[in-house]
Amino acid sequence: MSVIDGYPTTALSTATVRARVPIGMDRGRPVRADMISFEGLADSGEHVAVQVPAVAGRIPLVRIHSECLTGDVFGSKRCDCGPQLDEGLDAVAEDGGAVLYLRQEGRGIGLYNKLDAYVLQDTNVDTFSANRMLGRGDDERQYAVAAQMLRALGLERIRLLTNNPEKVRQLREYGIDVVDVVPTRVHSNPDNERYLWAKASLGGHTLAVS
Ligand SMILES: Nc1nc2c(ncn2[C@@H]2O[C@H](COP(=O)(O)OP(=O)(O)OP(=O)(O)O)[C@@H](O)[C@H]2O)c(=O)[nH]1
Ligand SMILES: [Zn+2]
Repeated sequence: MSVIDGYPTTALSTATVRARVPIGMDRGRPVRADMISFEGLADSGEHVAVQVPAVAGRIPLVRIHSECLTGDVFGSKRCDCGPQLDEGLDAVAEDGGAVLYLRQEGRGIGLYNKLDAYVLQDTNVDTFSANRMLGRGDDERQYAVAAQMLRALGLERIRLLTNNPEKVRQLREYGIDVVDVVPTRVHSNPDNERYLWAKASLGGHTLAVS
């Protein structure tokens, strides 16, 4: 039996769809998509999914995106989250599947702590050391809720869009059949080069950056 963060992976409870709301998604063309909320998730976050109907002959594509207010909403160039979210929505609109939007701001430490970490990073501290200087873990995310959401959506056999091997490992531990891992593109700019370098060199991400 596997254990993640002290909980046996077999003890994962069942979550259900609470509301399924059609949204008019425009990815350069109209795309049928639903925004979905859930009951019974393993933590109290208001995690949501955007689901696009399956495409015949294709295994659904899933992107698990962790909230990043600065990048996703305000277009911050300090990270690669905004372009990754865009890429995920485009890819899922094309192939069918879902984007899970997990409320795990700042790799789980929250927005204010992430902003504190940014202040430290401006004194030449890398993204992971900055978390530790704040008394937090390098990465406090875990993906039990993602597995629950995928089951509730009927997406138990998927392709996963990510460069983060930990997402793949945990989903498989929770019984999701990840048949293929599709890398995201490298969205680099002069402001996020050190961040991407740290993810690849210190965070174990499979990112082709030097
Ligand atoms: N603590 C902290 N969090 C950050 C920082 N920059 C971005 N984040 C958060 O990191 C999360 C995104 O994680 P990433 O490590 O970029 O990517 P990932 O989701 O693990 O991996 P991919 O699936 O390959 O994109 C979001 O929750 C962001 O808010 C930072 O400097 N410090
Ligand atoms: Zn970000």
